[in-house]
Amino acid sequence: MFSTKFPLSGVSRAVRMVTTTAPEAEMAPIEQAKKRAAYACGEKYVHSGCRLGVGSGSTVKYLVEYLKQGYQNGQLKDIICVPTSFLTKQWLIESGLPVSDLDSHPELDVCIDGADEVDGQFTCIKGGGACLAQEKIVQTAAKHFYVIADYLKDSKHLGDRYPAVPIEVLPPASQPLLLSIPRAEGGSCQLRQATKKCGPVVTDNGNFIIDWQFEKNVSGRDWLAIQQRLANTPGIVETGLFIGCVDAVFFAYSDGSVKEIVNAKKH
Ligand SMILES: O=C[C@H](O)[C@H](O)[C@H](O)COP(=O)(O)O
Repeated sequence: MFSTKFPLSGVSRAVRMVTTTAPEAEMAPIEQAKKRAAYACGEKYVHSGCRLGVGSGSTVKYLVEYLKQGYQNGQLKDIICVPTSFLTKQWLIESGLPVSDLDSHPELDVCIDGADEVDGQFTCIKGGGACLAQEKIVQTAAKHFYVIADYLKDSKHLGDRYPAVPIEVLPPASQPLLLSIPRAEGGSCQLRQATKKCGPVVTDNGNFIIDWQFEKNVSGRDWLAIQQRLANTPGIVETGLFIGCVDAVFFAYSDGSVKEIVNAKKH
């Protein structure tokens, strides 16, 4: 394991090679990478007694697998799991893990979640699976936030890997917002459509998702200002932009390596 620090556009990052005991299995390289990232992060940051926010998505499924094993073999005792989506809650219940919510545990030690893209400044796009609002609430309740991701999510600038920012909106506001967001911010917007239901995707909170396809190659874009403008817009519940909250990202690569990229600004 080694550690280096270097500045990247004013962001201080420490890169650590990490090892993981994730069991080898016959699976596609991308799945293996998701599993390695999840296990490596769990091994380092989940301990007995931990109050843990559990994110959503296909990478988090491997985290739940890791938690289940640790809980069953007694290595992880007295953990509390607060899910960020309906599906994650089901996975936790099926795994026999202790499930709670923010009513009972309004403060968490750690939140671990996947992402659709993470840029060089630790800014994330999330919500590819329409779970962003509860994810951000749970993340905000946690002292530390760790992202687990495969190599396809590792980018320099947002948009290099994922084409849009998902935005959760109240249904009556969706049609005006489809017009007003591009007018204010450029790009284009689409109401996300369901695949096995007529009509739009409905989130766990009963809302719709607008995918804002922002213009690429805009230099010096101020994502924080964009987030603030969008969050102040009536009808917008939350965006999939996660800014300034990541403690570290665990990126797993196709060659089997895992890197923990630590946000030195948060340490
Ligand atoms: O809405 C979904 C969440 O934000 C996920 O964490 C994100 O889409 C990454 O999911 P996956 O691990 O399946 O790529």
